[in-house]
Amino acid sequence: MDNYYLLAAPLAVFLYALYIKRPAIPRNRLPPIVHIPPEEIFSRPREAYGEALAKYGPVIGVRRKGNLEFIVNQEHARHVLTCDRLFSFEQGSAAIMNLQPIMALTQGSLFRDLNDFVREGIVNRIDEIVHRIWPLFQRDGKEFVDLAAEGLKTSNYPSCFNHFHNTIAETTVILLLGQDHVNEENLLVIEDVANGMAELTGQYQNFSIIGKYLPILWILYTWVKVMLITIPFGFLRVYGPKVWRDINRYEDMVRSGKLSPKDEPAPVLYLIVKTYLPPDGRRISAPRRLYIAVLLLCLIFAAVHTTTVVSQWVLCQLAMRPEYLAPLREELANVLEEDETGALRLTARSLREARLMDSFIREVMRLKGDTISAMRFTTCDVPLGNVIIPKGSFVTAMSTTVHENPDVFGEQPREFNGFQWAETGKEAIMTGPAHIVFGLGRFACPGRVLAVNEIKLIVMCLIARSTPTLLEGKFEVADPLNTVTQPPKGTLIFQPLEKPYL
Ligand code: HEM
Repeated sequence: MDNYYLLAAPLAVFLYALYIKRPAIPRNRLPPIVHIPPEEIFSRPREAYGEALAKYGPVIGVRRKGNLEFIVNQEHARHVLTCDRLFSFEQGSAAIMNLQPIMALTQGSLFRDLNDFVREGIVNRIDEIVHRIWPLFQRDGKEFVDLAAEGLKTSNYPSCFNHFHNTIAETTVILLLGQDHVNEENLLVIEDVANGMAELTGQYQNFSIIGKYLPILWILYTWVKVMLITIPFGFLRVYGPKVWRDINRYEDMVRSGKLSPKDEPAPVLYLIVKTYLPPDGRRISAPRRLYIAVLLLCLIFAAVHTTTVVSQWVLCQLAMRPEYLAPLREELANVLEEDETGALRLTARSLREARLMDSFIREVMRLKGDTISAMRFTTCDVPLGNVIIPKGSFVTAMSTTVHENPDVFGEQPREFNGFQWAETGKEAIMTGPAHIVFGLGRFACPGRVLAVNEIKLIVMCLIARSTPTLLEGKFEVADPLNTVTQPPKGTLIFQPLEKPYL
């Protein structure tokens, strides 16, 4: 063979690979990889993971939906969720929600931007927002109890989930885009988008055989369906032209320099335009406008679905525990305020003062059985206790071990004590090492203030007018692996009060 030099290039690549190869983690330092059969993971995750953690130690590796995930118990949960340098929120969340292509296109800024816009555009204005959205909840609460009364006569009970999914969809459109985007067709598209994004991010994956056992095929299918059909032919077709015109209008407003802060338009879209307006007088570019559409889609998904789901958990628990109704109604009567016409209403202050309701919501969230929710991704080989988790691994905290930790919650950690948080002053929005429903750390859910206020509005508007019960006195957990975005399965029935509070 004359052409020895042809071997030089592959040899050089091989030697370079050897040179940069990381030293391997000794086998005895890797976390134990535990085989849990998929049926166990999908049907009884809390027990299956819980038993494996108890048997093999605080960090285990388990394969699920084609990925190897490292699960940690309460000992390491805080470190994993808060140390973003070692455990990346952005990479973990993008991967678990099948959003890597969007992250790649946005150079990783997606979650930070979402966080900033929610904080600035929603959380900082929560009092004014509650004032603006109250009439919607008042209207829909009344409408729903009237429908429920009709349902009692025919045994055709209206869906509480669907009704308030619409209310939250409408609220979200108003907050993000403004009142003039609200009409029936637009709201239907928001529902579709929220459901489509839920599909895209794997929320229904556990219900599908393909989703469970051929996850790649499922991801491909949902991407094509949502990204090529629902979003372009739904969201972009219906909202696109008007949002485009709104962006132009808002650009002109910002440039005119004539608006005082109090006259600025309230929608979050205005804030986004203000942030991205090029300083050199050009219009916001088309790719940037597309990115704005992505931000809006993510916010719609984050804001609509989960909040409605949690409101249903709260109502189901309340229906199962009627002894909580009297003190909650007494509190409701105390916190109602009168508006300028003398009509009773709930304000941001009323909601803040509704401590028993707040505590009840926190307790429902703690005990609803979340298993795997907040995901992280290791940025290097990370020592954790006696083991080392390799770089590039998914790591998540097992929420049940955190929320039912006997060291924190005593001998009976699963005992429901709905008003305990009112005594300790821990509000439903407060995250902590023993409360990770909204995640933890720098990336903990920025929308939780809005979410808890909306849940209170739904529940308080309903119990002010009716008593919730459950058909056959029970509900079931629809998807035990996903209690965050799947409502409980059960039929809520509402018996109107003779003397409503509102
Ligand atoms: C009860 C309702 C909600 C629950 C249970 C919930 C839960 C969560 C969780 C667990 C995370 C991940 C945090 C982590 O990994 O540490 C998250 C992130 C996020 N949530 Fe929520 N959320 C809710 C409502 C909302 C609402 C109403 C909004 C918007 C107004 C929102 C916006 C977001 C955003 C933008 C992120 C990404 C985090 C970031 O960019 O920093 N969420 N949420």
